Amino acid sequence: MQASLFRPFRLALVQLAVGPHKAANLARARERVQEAARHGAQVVCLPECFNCPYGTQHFGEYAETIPGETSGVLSELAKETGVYLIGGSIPERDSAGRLFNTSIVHGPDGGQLAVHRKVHLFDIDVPGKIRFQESEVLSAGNSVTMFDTEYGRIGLGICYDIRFPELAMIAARKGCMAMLYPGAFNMITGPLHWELLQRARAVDNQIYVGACSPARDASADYIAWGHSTVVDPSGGVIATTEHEEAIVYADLDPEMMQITRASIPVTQQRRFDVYADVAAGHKKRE
Ligand SMILES: NC(=O)CCC(=O)C(=O)O
Repeated sequence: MQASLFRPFRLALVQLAVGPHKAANLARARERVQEAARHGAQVVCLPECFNCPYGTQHFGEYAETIPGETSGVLSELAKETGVYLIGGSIPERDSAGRLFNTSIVHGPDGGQLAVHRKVHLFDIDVPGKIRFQESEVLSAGNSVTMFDTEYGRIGLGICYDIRFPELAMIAARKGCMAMLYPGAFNMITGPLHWELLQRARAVDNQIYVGACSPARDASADYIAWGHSTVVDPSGGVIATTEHEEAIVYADLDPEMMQITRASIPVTQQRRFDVYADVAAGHKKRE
């Protein structure tokens, strides 16, 4: 499938300072999204867990249904500012009481365009450094998420999802010109892998990649790495920041993607006859 290419747009990643007060987080997100729109952003992304602190001990307390308070605020804000708004992520509670880490996307008319439930839960154990088990409280989503804008098709993952090249590869093959990842890497894996993974997903697929972190709060239980970043289809970092609250802007141009794909034509050279089924031999999870 050909990429759905339309026209250039300005992306803003809002590296938001997030604290324990939901109302304050929502109010701050509103101000920053308004600021990004005033600076010409047409697509705006908030970070993972933008309305509450990130941590398994917090998800239940802050969880909401969709529709709910936060999705209502996001819808109004998208409409008021006329942007496509990727609402970072929030802890979601479904009708069966299960919790998810969920991103909601609204269009400039305030309508809900997509909902992505984090597919790969952040379960790691690096001895002596970091242990985190989202699966102790969260359930995983089951789908590849994409949405269409007048600028082009965009794919969506949440944080740990970026470690799995398959999601981005499928989205790119279905015509996405960018993958966006609200995320909150930490002080151990952030310096090691945050930028590397974004550049890898970009260069693998010759698409834009943006990853949006909360600002760092050194007093939090989980300290976010920050460094929200945008990478272009050739793998180059075109916009980034340090760890304080900031808005990262980047102009995404579909022509840059076409030029990259024409110069190094891997999208035309894939050998699906050789690797027709990458899942062959994989044991299904219990
Ligand atoms: N919130 C997350 O999914 C964190 C992912 C992370 O830090 C990683 O190393 O992967």
